[in-house]
Amino acid sequence: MQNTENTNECIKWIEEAISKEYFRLYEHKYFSNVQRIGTGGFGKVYRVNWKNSDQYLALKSFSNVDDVIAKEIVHELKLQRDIQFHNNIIKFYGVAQFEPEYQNVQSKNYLLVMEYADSGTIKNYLKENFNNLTWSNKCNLAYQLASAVACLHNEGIVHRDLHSGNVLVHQNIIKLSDFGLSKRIESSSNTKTKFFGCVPYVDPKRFSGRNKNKKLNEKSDIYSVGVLFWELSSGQPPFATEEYDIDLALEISQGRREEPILNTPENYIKIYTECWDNEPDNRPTMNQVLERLKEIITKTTENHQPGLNLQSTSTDEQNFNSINIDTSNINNSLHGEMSQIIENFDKMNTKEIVYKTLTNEDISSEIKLSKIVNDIVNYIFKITSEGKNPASNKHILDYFNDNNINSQEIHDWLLINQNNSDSIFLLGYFNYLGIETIKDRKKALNLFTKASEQTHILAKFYVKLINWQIYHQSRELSRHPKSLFD
Ligand SMILES: Nc1ncnc2c1ncn2[C@@H]1O[C@H](COP(=O)(O)OP(=O)(O)OP(=O)(O)O)[C@@H](O)[C@H]1O
Repeated sequence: MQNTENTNECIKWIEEAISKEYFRLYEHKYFSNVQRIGTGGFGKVYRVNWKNSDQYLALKSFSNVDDVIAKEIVHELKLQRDIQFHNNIIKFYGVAQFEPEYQNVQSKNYLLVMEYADSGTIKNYLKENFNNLTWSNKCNLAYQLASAVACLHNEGIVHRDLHSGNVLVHQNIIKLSDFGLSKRIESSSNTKTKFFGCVPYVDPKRFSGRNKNKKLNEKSDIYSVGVLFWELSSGQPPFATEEYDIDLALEISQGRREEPILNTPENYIKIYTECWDNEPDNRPTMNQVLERLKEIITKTTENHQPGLNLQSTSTDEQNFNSINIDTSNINNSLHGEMSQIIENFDKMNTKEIVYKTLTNEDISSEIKLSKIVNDIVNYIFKITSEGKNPASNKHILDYFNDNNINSQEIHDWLLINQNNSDSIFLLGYFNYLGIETIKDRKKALNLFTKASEQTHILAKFYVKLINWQIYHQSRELSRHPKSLFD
């Protein structure tokens, strides 16, 4: 959370959701043996035992979110009820409120209570198990992933952040995670960091910042699925030996893709290459992908390769390595509680929370301005990567004109809103080009440096650019000292 006020606001929303029984609140006593297992974009992740059984659950803290995002998370979690029972989608059970790392400390922070995936991310799973996987297994994993994404799409939900760190595996079964949340978190301060952190999975159309309509967003998921299918065939993340940076983003947007792995079935290659087609309209839908995978799997089975069965609708107890654990008690009890919560959902006006947010003038104008700032930065990213002169203000002024953006208003807002790297960068950019202020390269450099310390890629570029300009000017001056007086 960004400050105490936001923290209180966020807590208020969650408490309201609990009091209206949108979520079940689990008391501390339900959990034992808390172990930290990871840290993500919006907090830490813990593994706990349910009561004193052997059953694990995952608890996810969300301490790095502001109140606007928290409210949206509340809304998104309500939407998830329609897909809770898909076997390839991680289940959300409710929230808990305690401090996992310190006993007896009263905590106001909430934790999401979720299904635990024992192999962690698919990236990790492939690292540890790839050599033991047959083609049947890989196709099966691909099918499960496609099935989870198709389920989201059929419910009108777009994941928008599919990569091998968001796809989890439990008992060899795919468990898709972080949908809904990820697209909200994306609007928080570290957008560019996240963006570049998984650049090979991102639809290249998004590099141009033009993915505004829903259809394109669904097609963007399909692009990422294509890359994940390749990853399933190789066992490694794409471009694993290269830095995920602006250069790679540019090469991908110019058509660069990973090479097929030797012995991959032709029809499997065909599916993922169509999925990662540069042109979204040429990509198949997720339902079409499912159909085609089903064909591959059925054919392989007809060719007497035992062990290939479609698992997306099967239960957790079935999996291709036949590892059986008795989860019946805990699952029944949690599912029982879950159906209770769902019953409660249905009695409520689920639209209430989000609409309340949007009618609040202050918040919506804040959202509007931070969205405009985000769009401007995306546009600067686009023109910079297209090689347009970064020291010219022509393109950005045209952009302001074309989009009816009042640059004075943006500048004034930036002066008092320097709480994320995009805003810091943009104020630097205004100073660099002398927009709504006098040109001040020193001030611009300071701001770019500050933003680049928060791993803002574009700011890094401008720091380099200014340093390069200073270097060349000083060389020029030493060669022609007279020019000092020109
Ligand atoms: N339900 C879960 N079961 C088991 N491990 C999990 C679970 N959820 C998360 N993890 C582990 O915790 C790590 C952090 O997860 P988290 O989803 O918070 O972050 P992320 O995916 O890396 O980033 P972001 O929050 O920005 O999507 C993951 O990489 C994974 O190893």
